[in-house]
Amino acid sequence: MLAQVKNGLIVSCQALPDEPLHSSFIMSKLALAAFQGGACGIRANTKEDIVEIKKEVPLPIIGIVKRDYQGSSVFITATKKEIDELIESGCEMIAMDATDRRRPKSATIRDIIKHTNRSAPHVELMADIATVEEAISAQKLGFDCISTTLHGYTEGTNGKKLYDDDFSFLKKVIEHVSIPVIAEGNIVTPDMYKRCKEIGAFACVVGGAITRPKEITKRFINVCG
Ligand SMILES: CC(=O)N[C@H](C=O)[C@@H](O)[C@H](O)[C@H](O)COP(=O)(O)O
Repeated sequence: MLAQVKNGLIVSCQALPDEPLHSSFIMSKLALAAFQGGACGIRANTKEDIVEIKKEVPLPIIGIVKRDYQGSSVFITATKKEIDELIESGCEMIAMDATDRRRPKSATIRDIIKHTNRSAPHVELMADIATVEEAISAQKLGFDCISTTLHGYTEGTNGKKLYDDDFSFLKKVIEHVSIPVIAEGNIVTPDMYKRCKEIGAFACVVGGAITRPKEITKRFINVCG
């Protein structure tokens, strides 16, 4: 998948149960629109959505399963259960939380990677990280690439945005690892997308600014009602 998405735009097509567009059918149509618009890959949540999207577009998919567990704040592909669902979905790449937070069910990131490599050696692995240290650890653990999507969404990075200080976090991550770094999180304008590419992101994932119309509407309303 990495070779296919190099320098391109990956569109994240996700809607959780409490979001207005929650529907595998709708996600497949958003993916079709993204494909027709020139996207080179899709990021999607749940086996059901991925199966529907695969019927509609020929693009490689980064699969995740978001699931909340009691006692852990890790929610993106947290355990082997989610990995097995994603392998069944046929996605080309699996993204998982690779932060230093405790996982549910005493799962460890090492075990999860080993399990995935054994069950589906052809599937590439993306590490969703929030800090530079986590990116360095992810590279050591053997991940194929890094995504910055959790920067700003963990206890230690809460409120930070990827674009702060002209994407200084993205720059630091790129400086500290040699595996591909995919910029993801709060890229909301074409200019921001362009800047991430100038800085050296291997590819970019854009979600809400393309596929969450409620967020897009709010952005207009927040400017002047
Ligand atoms: C933190 C978290 O849960 N991120 C998720 C990861 O899959 C998605 O909800 C985001 O939409 C995706 O990362 C793209 O980001 P943005 O929608 O900001 O362009």
